[in-house]
Amino acid sequence: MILELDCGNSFIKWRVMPRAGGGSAIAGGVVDNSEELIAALADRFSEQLSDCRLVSVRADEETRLLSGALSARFSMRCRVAESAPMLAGVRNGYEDYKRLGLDRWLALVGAYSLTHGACLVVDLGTAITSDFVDANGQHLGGFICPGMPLMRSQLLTHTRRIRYDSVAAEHARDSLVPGHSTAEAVERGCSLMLRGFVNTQLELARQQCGADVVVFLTGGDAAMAAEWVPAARVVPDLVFIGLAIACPLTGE
Ligand SMILES: Nc1ncnc2c1ncn2[C@@H]1O[C@H](COP(=O)(O)OP(=O)(O)O)[C@@H](O)[C@H]1O
Ligand SMILES: CC(C)(COP(=O)(O)O)[C@@H](O)C(=O)NCCC(=O)O
Ligand SMILES: [K+]
Repeated sequence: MILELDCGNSFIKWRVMPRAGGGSAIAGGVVDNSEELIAALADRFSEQLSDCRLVSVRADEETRLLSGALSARFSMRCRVAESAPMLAGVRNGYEDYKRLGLDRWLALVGAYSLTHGACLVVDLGTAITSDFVDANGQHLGGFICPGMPLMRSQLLTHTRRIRYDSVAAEHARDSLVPGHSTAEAVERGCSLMLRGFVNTQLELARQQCGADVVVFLTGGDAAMAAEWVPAARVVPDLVFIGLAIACPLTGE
């Protein structure tokens, strides 16, 4: 069995796949840190994992420690995805290709592998990122802005009176009419910022890549954005699709 990991700034997404080259996931989850990950895996998979592949946007040292701990605990090989100027028909558009976040790169490669045509990828996690690729696989660049968790926490950190609990936040998200409480005002305000961003990306994508551009949404807050872009494809495992392309194992 193969362990796949997507280590974002907030969470580690993991899944266990039956073998190289496909099938559906046997198990998966979201954890905060490597200790939780090892605990989640140790119960069910302690003898069965042969390989691991992972992508990380965390510090190199943290990524090294994680892959070392996993290889040691489960006696498996661990491959870590690296930057590349070109992969599977996609050409990295950054001035310095190594600077493009690896999660962005792999999601883009994953999206292009599904369409072989122009795409826009919006990844809504700690940060929200967008990336454009044209029909020839040329990455046209992208944008980075704060995601929902960062928008909320900036308001909380830098004001004295913006305070509300998670239950109020949950209720506030039921609608987008002007808020009548702090929770509604903040949650709906941030949602509208997000909606404005996503709609602008869509317009830009049509200008840059043509009307046929396929829009992909991924990341923890993708479902929110899906409401506003009915034509978009919500693909939660887009980074994993790219990861399998970047780190093929024997038999793939
Ligand atoms: N079940 C969930 N667990 C954790 N976060 C979730 C969940 N559903 C939605 N989210 C949202 O997704 C965000 C994290 O998205 P994610 O793509 O995992 O971020 P990152 O890749 O930066 O770690 C959270 O801050 C939260 O807003
Ligand atoms: C933009 C990001 C912080 C997004 O990370 P995430 O929200 O997925 O945790 C990450 O892709 C990153 O660290 N990128 C490097 C900078 C860049 O892409 O230009
Ligand atoms: K992201």
